[in-house]
Amino acid sequence: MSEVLIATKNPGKVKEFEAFFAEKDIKVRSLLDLEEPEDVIEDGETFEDNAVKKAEAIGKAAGLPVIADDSGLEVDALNGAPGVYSARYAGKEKNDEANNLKLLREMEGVPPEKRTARFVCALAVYLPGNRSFVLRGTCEGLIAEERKGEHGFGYDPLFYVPSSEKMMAELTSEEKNTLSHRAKALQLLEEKWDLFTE
Ligand SMILES: O=P(O)(O)OP(=O)(O)OP(=O)(O)OC[C@H]1O[C@@H](n2cnc3c(O)ncnc32)[C@H](O)[C@@H]1O
Ligand SMILES: [Mg+2]
Repeated sequence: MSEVLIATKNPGKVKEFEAFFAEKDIKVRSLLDLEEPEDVIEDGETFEDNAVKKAEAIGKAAGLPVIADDSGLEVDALNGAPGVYSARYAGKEKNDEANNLKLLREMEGVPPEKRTARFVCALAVYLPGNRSFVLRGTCEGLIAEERKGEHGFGYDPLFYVPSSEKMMAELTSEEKNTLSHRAKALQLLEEKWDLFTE
């Protein structure tokens, strides 16, 4: 396999997939490269449902192997919110800045020991003629009281990674790609790699 289509329009995700597949000499394309990609409505109740929905809709239309990523942040003090609504937490239009500010507001007054959270990534793989499969990676951390760091995307400036003693947005992309929820799901995918490339 020399090329894989990632069913995402998120440039931050695309960069992370490119880093993973570059090592395997596989070229990454995404919906950002297509002229009129199908718009898939993400109305599933779980990350897995949405990931499979994206992978199958795009994969069937393209007739190609496709990987889709549905991911987000689960905050314990908010009963798991924003969860599957992470991309549009502060409103319909995707806006990382507004989402971060809303999260800070919702977490006002929550003491440090109750600020536990995790990033979750469900990766669905669609192979033409086969059933899809889906894998999950998670990364545990804490929601900080202010934003810090310039790297990454989404909620990275508010997500403290205890093992690194840094915010996710302070890590280099190489560091993030060793420990993130997406990296962990990709490690599981690597274990299934033979199935994928057969
Ligand atoms: O659906 P696609 O086109 O892939 O792009 P999206 O941005 O809408 O992606 P999701 O539907 O999976 O929503 C995930 C949201 O969760 C957040 N998120 C996911 N992974 C993240 C990461 O590694 N770092 C920070 N925030 C992340 C971010 O706000 C994303 O917009
Ligand atoms: Mg989305």
